[in-house]
Amino acid sequence: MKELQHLNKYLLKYKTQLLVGVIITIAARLFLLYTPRYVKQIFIVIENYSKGLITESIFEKQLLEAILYIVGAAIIGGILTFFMRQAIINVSRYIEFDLKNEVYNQYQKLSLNFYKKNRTGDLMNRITEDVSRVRMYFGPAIMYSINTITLFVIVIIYMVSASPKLTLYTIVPLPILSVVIYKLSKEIHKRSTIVQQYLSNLSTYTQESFSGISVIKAYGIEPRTSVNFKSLASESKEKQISLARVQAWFFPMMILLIGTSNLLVIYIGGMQYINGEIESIGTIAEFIIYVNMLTWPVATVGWVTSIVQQAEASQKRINEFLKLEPEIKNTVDTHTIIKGAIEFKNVSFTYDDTNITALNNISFNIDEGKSLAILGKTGSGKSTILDLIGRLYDIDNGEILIDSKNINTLNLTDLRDSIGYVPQDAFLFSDTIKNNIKFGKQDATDDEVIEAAKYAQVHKNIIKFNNGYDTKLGERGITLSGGQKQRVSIARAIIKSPNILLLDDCLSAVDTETEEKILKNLEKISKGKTSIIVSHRVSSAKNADKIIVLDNGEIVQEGTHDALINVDGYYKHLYLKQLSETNQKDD
Ligand SMILES: Nc1ncnc2c1ncn2[C@@H]1O[C@H](COP(=O)(O)OP(=O)(O)OP(=O)(O)O)[C@@H](O)[C@H]1O
Repeated sequence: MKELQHLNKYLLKYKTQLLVGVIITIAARLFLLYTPRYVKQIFIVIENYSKGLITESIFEKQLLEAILYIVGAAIIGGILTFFMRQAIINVSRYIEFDLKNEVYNQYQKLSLNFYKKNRTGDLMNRITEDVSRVRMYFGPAIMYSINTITLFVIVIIYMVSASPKLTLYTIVPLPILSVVIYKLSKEIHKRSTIVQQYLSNLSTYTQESFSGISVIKAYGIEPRTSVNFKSLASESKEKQISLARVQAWFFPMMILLIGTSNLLVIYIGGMQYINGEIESIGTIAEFIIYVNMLTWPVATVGWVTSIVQQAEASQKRINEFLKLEPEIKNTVDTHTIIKGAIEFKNVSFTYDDTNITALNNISFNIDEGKSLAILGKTGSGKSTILDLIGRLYDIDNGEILIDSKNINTLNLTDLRDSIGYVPQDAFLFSDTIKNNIKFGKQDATDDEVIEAAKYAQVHKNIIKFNNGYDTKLGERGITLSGGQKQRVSIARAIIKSPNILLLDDCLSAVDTETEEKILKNLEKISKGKTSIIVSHRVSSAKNADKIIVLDNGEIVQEGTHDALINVDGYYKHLYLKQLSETNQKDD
């Protein structure tokens, strides 16, 4: 139960509703317990009438009275049972909602490394499956426990007062029932976890196949994927059948044990009646109802134990993430105004997971409002520099200064607010084009959206779609071309009007003519703002105030375009190569 202690704060938060739920639960049970007593009463009335001890009119009156009590108690008990479920199950849903939000907020705080170390499927499972299992602890587990305790205490008192001997014999099979149900529930849980695992494999495979359907069709490998699907589906079926086999035992076991208890009541009760140890045959009827009333709660003891164990295991998994301290922390409460001067001083950085040293002792600076272009072979560390400026990772050695202040001493939210970042792989959400652009500035007007799109040279493409800016993107919407995606992603950064603009090879999928236009626009709108552009093309870099060339995490060249084309090296080579390619195209 140690792990579940984390949830005590929620129990406290909803204590009033829970208390009301508990009181209603107890009241509901009390009313339902009227039935067996009045059934016994009916038997006594019938016995008295058949022995001639009461007149017909008294018989009818007493009979009617007992029936009315039974009906009335059943109605009130039923209504209270309804409110019992409403109260307790609702609380469990509130807690589920709170816990989901707590986990989600924690996920958001954790740094990129966390996401690399953990699979997305696992993160999703903890926030959905595990939280649902924990909810079962609050809802059904609490409700059935109170139910069982109340019923047990009252029923046993009633039973002992009617016949202690009969009570003993009738409750003997109940603990056996409890243990059997517990074992069955555990086995069912074990097998259903395996079934979930296989179902998840199946859905991952199906999802991937459909996402990559164009590759599958182009390579003509539909038969192969069908065979794989069939084999996964067949494994999943086997696991389902194995689960169903255990589940099938559940009710027969219950019926067997209830039957045994009933037989014991009839046999022992019958003997006692013959021996005159119990006053009326009605006591046997009363006991039979008690036994049937007790069976389900007793069975739930086993079930609830297994629910609590599952909830504990799930909460343990949730706690593992909740207890994680975010690697990148905002330690500053005061606001920082970011102007945009950037300096790297002997910075080295190694990725934790791959142990790759992406940057090795690099130093450079950009004055506020100036532009920098970073070139270099693939894997040379260009994107890493941009990630470090956004403090997505903390560095191992050296110092990064923004406006001459160590990056770690700046308010993280202010730092990120001042950055407009266009990543290498443009990511667009399944939403309208307009909302995707407004992502950079929530309160942007339609005119601002259009203006940003015009600067990013994508406006003309957007207005050609039937729904224009309201065109939906994503799985059930339109698919944009690579270049269109990049430009929408640029518009998203432009609309933010950031003091630091980071462009990570985001013009690779647009033609050189459009590239030229976008660069001109960017130059215009980023006047006085710091910008860094990562590229493989000299055309994107040539107008920058400074150009650096990276190789293997080190700066191998630094200077302006004019300076660099006059020295032998990577930049000049690239320039000449791309120049001759352009000339060939023009010929
Ligand atoms: N998130 C990451 N986790 C682990 N290693 C990484 C990560 N990102 C990059 N690397 C490694 O760090 C090195 C530098 O990568 P980086 O993405 O900075 O290069 P790049 O110059 O931007 O490459 P490209 O031009 O292909 O985009 C590479 O060897 C890469 O494999």
